[in-house]
Amino acid sequence: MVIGLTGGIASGKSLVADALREQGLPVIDADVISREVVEPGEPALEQIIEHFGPEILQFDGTLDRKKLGSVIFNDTEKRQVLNQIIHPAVRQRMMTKRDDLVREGNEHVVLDIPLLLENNLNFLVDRVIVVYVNEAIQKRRLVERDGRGEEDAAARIKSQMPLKEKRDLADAVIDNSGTEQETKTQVNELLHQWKIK
Ligand SMILES: CC(C)(COP(=O)(O)OP(=O)(O)OC[C@H]1O[C@@H](n2cnc3c(N)ncnc32)[C@H](O)[C@@H]1O)[C@@H](O)C(=O)NCCC(=O)NCCS
Ligand SMILES: Nc1ncnc2c1ncn2[C@@H]1O[C@H](COP(=O)(O)OP(=O)(O)OP(=O)(O)O)[C@@H](O)[C@H]1O
Repeated sequence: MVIGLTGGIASGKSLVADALREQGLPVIDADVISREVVEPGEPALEQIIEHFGPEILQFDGTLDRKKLGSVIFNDTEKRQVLNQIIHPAVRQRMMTKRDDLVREGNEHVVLDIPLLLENNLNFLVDRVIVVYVNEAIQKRRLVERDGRGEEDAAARIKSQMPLKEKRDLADAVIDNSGTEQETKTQVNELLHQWKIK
């Protein structure tokens, strides 16, 4: 079974991904792959320079993620331009990794994709888990984790489908409003219910 793990920014996907790994399931992380595809020499980085200008690089030639983030989370059109450059490369690499893991004999594989529902990627997976928290908790945890302030956090949250809507599209919802242990317990119960563990 291919399980899609999604949620919103700072809703707790990494926590749930760790819980799934602890249960022996391999997890492919779209955020990690989206960093790989913009490394120096990658075609996606060349395209980013074409569209956003060479000032989007740091002195060492790597992508200035802070600068690009402050552009795309405040401008829908520029975000779409970036998405059109990065997402096909990420999708391609995720599918290759998924196929490798299946070929190696893994019965279940998890794809951790923050924008799975925004980008209609349900066809890549058999079931969807949404990690849910309400917007107040989401914003508080994001501000605390990234330290970029309330305004930045609000812009990032607004750039995604509201978690309330994602919840309605899930096969299973993990509520991450409580303690980390409570969340891990829900994950273990779900794996049991789905007869994976
Ligand atoms: C703009 C970038 C350089 C900012 O980098 P930064 O290190 O600050 O953030 P990071 O990549 O760790 O992403 C953190 C979270 O932001 C959210 N996010 C990232 N990109 C987007 C996007 N295009 N639209 C909506 N939310 C996004 C996701 O929830 C993600 O988990 C980076 O987010 C990026 O390259 N985004 C485009 C690729 C993308 O869509 N990634 C997300 C899933 S593939
Ligand atoms: N149950 C919890 N109780 C308290 N803090 C939590 C809980 N779950 C997650 N956090 C904290 O909230 C922040 C966001 O969690 P996490 O990084 O797992 O979210 P994410 O969905 O993976 O985020 P992103 O989409 O940005 O990668 C982290 O700082 C994490 O330590």
